[in-house]
Amino acid sequence: MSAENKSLGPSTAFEKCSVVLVDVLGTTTSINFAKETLFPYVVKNVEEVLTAKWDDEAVKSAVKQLKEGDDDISLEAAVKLVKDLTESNSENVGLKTIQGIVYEKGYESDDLKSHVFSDVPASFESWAKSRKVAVYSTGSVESQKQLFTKSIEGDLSQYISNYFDLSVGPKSESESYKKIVEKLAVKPEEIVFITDLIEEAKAAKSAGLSTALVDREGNPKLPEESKEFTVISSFKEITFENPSKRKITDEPAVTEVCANVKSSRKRIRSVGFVHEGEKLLFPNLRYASDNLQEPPSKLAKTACEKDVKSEDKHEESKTAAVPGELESKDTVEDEAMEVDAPKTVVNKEVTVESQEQAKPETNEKTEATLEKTESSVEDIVMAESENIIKLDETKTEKTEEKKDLSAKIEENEKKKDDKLEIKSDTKDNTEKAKSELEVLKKNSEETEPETLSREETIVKSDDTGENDEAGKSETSDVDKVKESKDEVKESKVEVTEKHQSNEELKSVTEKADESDKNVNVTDKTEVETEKKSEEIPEKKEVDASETKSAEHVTEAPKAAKESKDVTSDCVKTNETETVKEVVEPPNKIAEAEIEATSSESISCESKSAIEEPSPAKSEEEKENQKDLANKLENGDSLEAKKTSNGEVSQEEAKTNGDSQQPIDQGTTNGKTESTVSEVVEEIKVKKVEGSTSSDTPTVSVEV
Ligand SMILES: CSCCC(=O)C(=O)COP(=O)(O)O
Repeated sequence: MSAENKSLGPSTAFEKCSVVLVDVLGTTTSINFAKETLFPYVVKNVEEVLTAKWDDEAVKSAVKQLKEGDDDISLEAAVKLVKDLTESNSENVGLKTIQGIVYEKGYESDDLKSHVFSDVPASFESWAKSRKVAVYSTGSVESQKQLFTKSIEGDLSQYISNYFDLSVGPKSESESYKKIVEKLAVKPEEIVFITDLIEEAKAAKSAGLSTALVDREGNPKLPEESKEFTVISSFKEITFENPSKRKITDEPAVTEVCANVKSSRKRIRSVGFVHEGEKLLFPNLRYASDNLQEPPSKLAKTACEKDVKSEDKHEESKTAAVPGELESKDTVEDEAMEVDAPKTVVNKEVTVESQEQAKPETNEKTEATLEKTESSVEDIVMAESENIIKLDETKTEKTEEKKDLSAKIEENEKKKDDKLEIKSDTKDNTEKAKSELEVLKKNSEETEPETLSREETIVKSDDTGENDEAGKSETSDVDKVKESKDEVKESKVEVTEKHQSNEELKSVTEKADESDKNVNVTDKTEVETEKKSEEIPEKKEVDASETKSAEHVTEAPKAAKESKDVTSDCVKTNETETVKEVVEPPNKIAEAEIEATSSESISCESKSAIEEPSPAKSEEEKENQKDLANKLENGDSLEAKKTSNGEVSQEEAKTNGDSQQPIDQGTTNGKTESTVSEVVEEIKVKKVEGSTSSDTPTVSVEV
């Protein structure tokens, strides 16, 4: 084999071929195997075999064919003739039959193992999956079967469907190939004939077959004219296009991969390894079937890879089938040629036929299944999308409902707060009005002519002008005492205001609590109520800071109460004013009460003195009066005892023994230690003091 012929293209596609028809010697098997093994085996064993089978009809018929025209040939003559023709490599039909009978002895005794090139088994297996593999040889069909059954690569007969020998004619005649075409019932171009002899290739080509010249190791050099043929050095170079793959390659991912295959094929054509008119496409039903059982992406790659690497198909499935290959075995056997395929092959053909009929339906069903699956997936996706949209809508609705609820809650809270405020104010006003009414009632009940007479007495005393000087001095002293008392009254007012303020806060808190219980106020309202409740001690703390004594804090409301009690005993001279103040805010009401109390304090003291005389204390009271008179005479007034910063020491106040405590105690600089209760108590003392003078109930009268 020349180097020129060895440098062949990477692969050759026979896209339309459904049958691979192969020669034996020089194609599947080494020529040397025949020269060195088979033919010597015949020479050596022909005598024994013919002697043993001389009477067999098959032997008699073959012997007759050894020498035309000589019907009576002896055993010895026949043996010598067989040996001579074998050594001359005669293609005598009788000789090929007798050689086959001798080979049989050798294969059955395992004295013979046929040679096949290493690429033959895989190629046979691969081709047999999608098309027929047939043999056309000079050797008898029986010898062909024995050779492929007893090969060094194992039993390859399983891949072979048809055997043709010289019964169909010489291999160098085109008529022989036409007979094979008829027997295979396929179009001539659907058969690719692979041989090592250019004469055989020309005959096959003349019959319309596709051909390929094979340049094997040990073959004679191919002639120059062999360049007109596809020349291969291995069966691996034979590839087949998968028609159904083109359908799959309609998908983009597949097209890209297979484009490489096509470009490779074009390159082969461009270098002239493939000749026009010799290219045949093989329908690759195996790929079609396999591809439909796998995902498209994977199938595409697999299909293309298999096309390019046809040599790797040895391990693939053995269920091959080729359209148009449904020719029955009987049809082949009608010919004189020995085409007996092994039982396994026959069975395979039957199986192949069934598969051939079933495959289109399977493809359609699979495609339909795929379409259904795709539609199902689309339906699922649509359903999921709809569900997502519905969920979004539901969320939106819930969000809006939440907003509405929040707005309603806020409105309700505002309404509750407003109600609480209104109720608080209403209750405050109501209570105050009640207290004022009580005061008015008491005033109206307790108003007596005596009080008025006393005041009238005072007024008359002033108006008469009697004792002017004494009267003046007395008047100044009285004014001072009045001022002091007024200041004490103002202190009472402050204490009362504080007390009332605390009371108001308490009432507000209580109302808030009641409102909480009745109205089921929200947490926010409860918090506000708690805050209001907490404001009370804070308020007390403020009062305490003003009085600078914890004791004062606890006594302040008490003192205020006592002060108020005193006030309630007083006569209200201006009922109109009091009633008028009822409708005013609480603080003003308190002020009005204190004002009224202050203006009437003298009368109150006078009244107390008149109504509650205390003779037992007359002596002590007289002394107190004297001390007071002395103090007044000495100008030892409280005003004079005030320090530069306006404060009056507690010691001085006690030393004086005067009930008139500084009005600004606890309010100037915080150093005053007297309590409001003490002030009130001393006021009471003054009342007692006032009782000593029944005719002149005021302090001025005492003096
Ligand atoms: C296949 S029988 C043994 C080989 C043989 O005898 C022979 O004549 C093969 O010739 P082929 O035409 O197959 O080259």
